[in-house]
This record gives sequence, C-alpha cells and structure tokens, in this order.
Amino acid sequence: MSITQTQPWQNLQALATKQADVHMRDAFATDPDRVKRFSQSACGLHIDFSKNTISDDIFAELIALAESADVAQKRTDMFTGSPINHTEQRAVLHTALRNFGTDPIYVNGKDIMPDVQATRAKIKAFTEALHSGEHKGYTGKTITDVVSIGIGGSFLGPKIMSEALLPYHQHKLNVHFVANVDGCHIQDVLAQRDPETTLVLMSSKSFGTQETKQNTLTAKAWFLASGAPQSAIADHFAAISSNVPAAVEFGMSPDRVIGMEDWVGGRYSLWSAIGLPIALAIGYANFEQLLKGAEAMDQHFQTAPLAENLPAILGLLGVWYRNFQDAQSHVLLPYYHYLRGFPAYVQQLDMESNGKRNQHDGTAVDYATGPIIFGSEGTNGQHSFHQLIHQGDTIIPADFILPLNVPNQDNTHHAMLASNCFGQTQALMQGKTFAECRAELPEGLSDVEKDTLAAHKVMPGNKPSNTITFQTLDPFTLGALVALYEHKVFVQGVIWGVNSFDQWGVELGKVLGNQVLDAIETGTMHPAMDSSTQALIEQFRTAQ
Ligand SMILES: O=P(O)(O)OC[C@H]1O[C@](O)(CO)[C@@H](O)[C@@H]1O
Repeated sequence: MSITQTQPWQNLQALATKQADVHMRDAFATDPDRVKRFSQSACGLHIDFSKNTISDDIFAELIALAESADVAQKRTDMFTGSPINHTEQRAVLHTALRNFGTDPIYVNGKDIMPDVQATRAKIKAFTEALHSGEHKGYTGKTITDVVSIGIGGSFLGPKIMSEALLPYHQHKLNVHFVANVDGCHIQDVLAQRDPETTLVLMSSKSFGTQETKQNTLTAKAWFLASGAPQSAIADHFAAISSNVPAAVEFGMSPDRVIGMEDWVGGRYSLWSAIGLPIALAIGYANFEQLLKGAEAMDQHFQTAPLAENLPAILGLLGVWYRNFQDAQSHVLLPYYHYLRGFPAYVQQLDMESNGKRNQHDGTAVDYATGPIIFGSEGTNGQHSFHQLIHQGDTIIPADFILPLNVPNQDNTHHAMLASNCFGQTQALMQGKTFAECRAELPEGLSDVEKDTLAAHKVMPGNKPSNTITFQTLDPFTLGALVALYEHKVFVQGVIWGVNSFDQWGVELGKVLGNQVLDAIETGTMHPAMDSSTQALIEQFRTAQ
C-alpha cells in the first residue's frame, strides 16, 4: 500500500487545509507553552521546533505516519545489518563504524566488529606515526603536509569536519583537500608543497573515480619530477578504498592502503578510514570523540519514542513541508563560521540519498521526495538570499544552527551573532502586517503612496524554522549533529519508500563524459552524440 493511502497521510492532507488559515503568530500569542511542547534535547543538542506551521494534531499525525511506515522496524533492519540497500544488495552500517559496544554485528553471517576495530587501530597508528614524526619522507624529513585527494563523500566529510573542528587542530600537520579535476586546484596546492615533506592521501571507495585518479596521477608526476625515486612512492603516497587490489595495481604500496567496507556509503563514510584526514588534523583522540558523539545519537535514535526523537522529528517536519505544504527546498543556516561548509555536506547527504523517484518495488512515486538543500553561514546569508526566504512566494523551511559558546569567544561578536540568528527566526515566524508597515510610514506621503509602499514592505511571516543550539561545537557534539541529519534523511527515505543508499543517477553523466573525453582526444564523435554536444566539442578542440 502506498504511503498516500494510509490514514495518517489522509488526515494530514485534511489538517493541511485547516492549517492554511492559522498563522504561527497567533499560535504563539494564544499558547505560551508552545515552545515547551515543541522542543527536545539529546546528546548535547537542543532543538526548538516550535516555529513550525504545525499544531499538536499535525504533530501527532506525523508520528502516526512514521508508525504506519514502520520506521522502527526499518531502523532495526539498518542497525542489524539487513541488506536494506536492496538495489546494490548491501547492508548499510555506517553506524557500526562508531559503535564502541561489544555486541557482534553480522553481515552475511560474519561479525564485522573485529574489522571495524582493526580499521580504527590503523587510523590511530597512521595518525600517531605522522604526528610523532616516526613516519618520515624518503630524505628522512618529517612529513609536514598531507594532500588529501578525493571527491564527493571522500572529500566533503573529511574537509568540512576538519574545518568545523579548527579549534581542535593539533597543528602537527597541515591537511590540504583537493577534489575537482580542474587542474588549477591540484596545481595551486602542489605549488606550495615540498615533495620531501608531503604525503599524498588518495581516498576513493570505488577506486574508479576519474577526478581522484587523475589528481593522484598529477601528484605522482609532480613528486617524481622533483627527482624523487620511484621507491619513495611508498613513503609519500597512501590510499583508502574498498577496492584494495585496484589501489595496489595503481601503484600504492599494499601496507599503505587502508580498506573500507562496501556496506559504507560514500556520503556516510567519514566515520570509516575515509575520515583519516580528520584524525590527522585533530588527533585520534578527538576523532574518537567525533565517533562517540555519533554513537550517542545512534542510541538516542534507536531508543527515544518518536515524539521525542530528534532525527524523527526533523525528518517528519521535512515530510510535512515537502508533501503537505508544497515546499521544494530546505535551507541550512549555520551561525558559526567554522560550520560554513555544513550545508554543502548535507547537500550530498540528503540530495544523493533521497533524490529518488521509485519505491522499493520499482514503481514510480506519485508524491514529492527529497528537497533541494542549500545554505550558507549566518549572518552572511542574511545579506544575500534571506530576502527571498522572508518575502518570496515559496515556503523554505530553515534550520538555524548556533553554538552558545565558541572558543576564544569575543562576547560582543557572539552576542550579535546569536541575536541575528534568533531575530531571523522571529522575523520569519512573525512577519509584519500591512497595518504595521503603513503605520510606520512618514506623514508626508499620500494614502495611495502609503498603501503602495506598505504593500511592498509586508512580511507574510508564518515561515518555518528549527533552531538547533548546543554549548560548543566540540568533536562529540559535531558527531551527534552529523548523525542527526543522517538519521533524519533515513526517516524520510522510509516514509517515501525510496532506497536512500544507492545513487544510480550519477552514472550516465560519467559514461557520456568519458565518450566526450574520447571525442575531445581523438576528434571522432560518438555515433549517438547530439549535434549540440558535437558542436561544443568542436568548439573546445578548436580552442586548444
Ligand atoms: O569514493 P569514490 O568511490 O571515489 O566516490 C566519490 C563520490 O562519487 C559518487 O559516487 C557520486 O559520483 C558519490 O556517491 C561518492 O561519494
């Protein structure tokens, strides 16, 4: 039965019609306890979700919807290693990577936890060998810089979490991240490096990604062009991949390749060896805290009743806006400079997971699924796209994320940051009426001028937002925050009946891209190529 046939879904459709006449402003005015009922805390995170266009009835129906979609059972299936990524016949066990318990977790009858612990030990050993200077370059110098090459999940997690935890950097190594195949980036990064004190870390789950392989080949050529012997590759190149044979065939020394499992999705892989660059930046002890924060969120997700369950609440609110309020997108607004990359991280996590249109049995969905995710750091966004969020004709649910304290805090700056964060949520909720706008206009204007200007200044309000606060963004809290969004996405995928763990849609562009590359190199167009693509290739070839 499609989710749209369930009673909760039908009830929510009816409630949505009723809710259209309710403005949050009035809801707050008549219900002083609203914030108490619509706030929850766990794992050091506090979520105020009272500024949402929901009532108690709507919230109850959303919980019922999750029960009718059997979120609890699907959650257990994931945590216990069932092959829920059915189109790739794989388990989904990024949660095992941050499990510090002693219970076994079986995949195809094999307890995976000893391997998980062994990989953590390798991450620890590799980090300590570089931090202590034990691991030296071929000329005997200490490694000072790591160039981490990867893309997508093999780049966004490591880079953005390292950036977010800058106050926890150990300053033993400088870690540089390269993703794009645009040669400018790798050239710029290598131009500043000394081959004798640089280690290149190649991260690719599949070991089949063009950009990562080409960037690593360029780094290898740079290294050897410096006069380094081939034998030195083992000291200066390492890899992380689930395809260890391919890494070795590519020229990596076997003892410099750390494996990862195929039951870890790329966009869920920062907890695996793919997270090594994070450990290199913040130290293994802090990396373990990152894992422990996510473990705490896993335990909360597995045990908290749905109505008190942070990931379920965020997931269901997203479903309310996507399926009952015609929202197309969701904006993430971290009011913390170090978290400025978080929207980009969640973009891959959410859009590559739920940007799907088929249910498990293959039938096409007849309802909306994954939203467009975007965002930027606060207060910067206020001076660019918030105008549309406030006065545009579309609902854009927003997550405001704020640490209550920051390292080396300047109280004046931080109070201003917080005031803008909370003020934005209030303005979105409250809006400004025509009468309020008109009353403020200067006397000298005519009635027509006042009416016209006031109309332009009206802020409809009733715009939804969640506010996520926490004491400070330490590694534990960041781990919990990331796992919160992972499980939010999971809950939505279950409600929409899609497979959140494959990404078939990325393949065609790669195949056609290779055909275009062949045509660029040889001048021979692929027979099925359209005239536009052929013309673009011709233009490019002529310009070389
Ligand atoms: O780690 P890999 O296999 O190089 O893949 C990189 C990224 O490319 C994708 O497959 C998309 O093309 C992502 O899912 C993945 O995170």
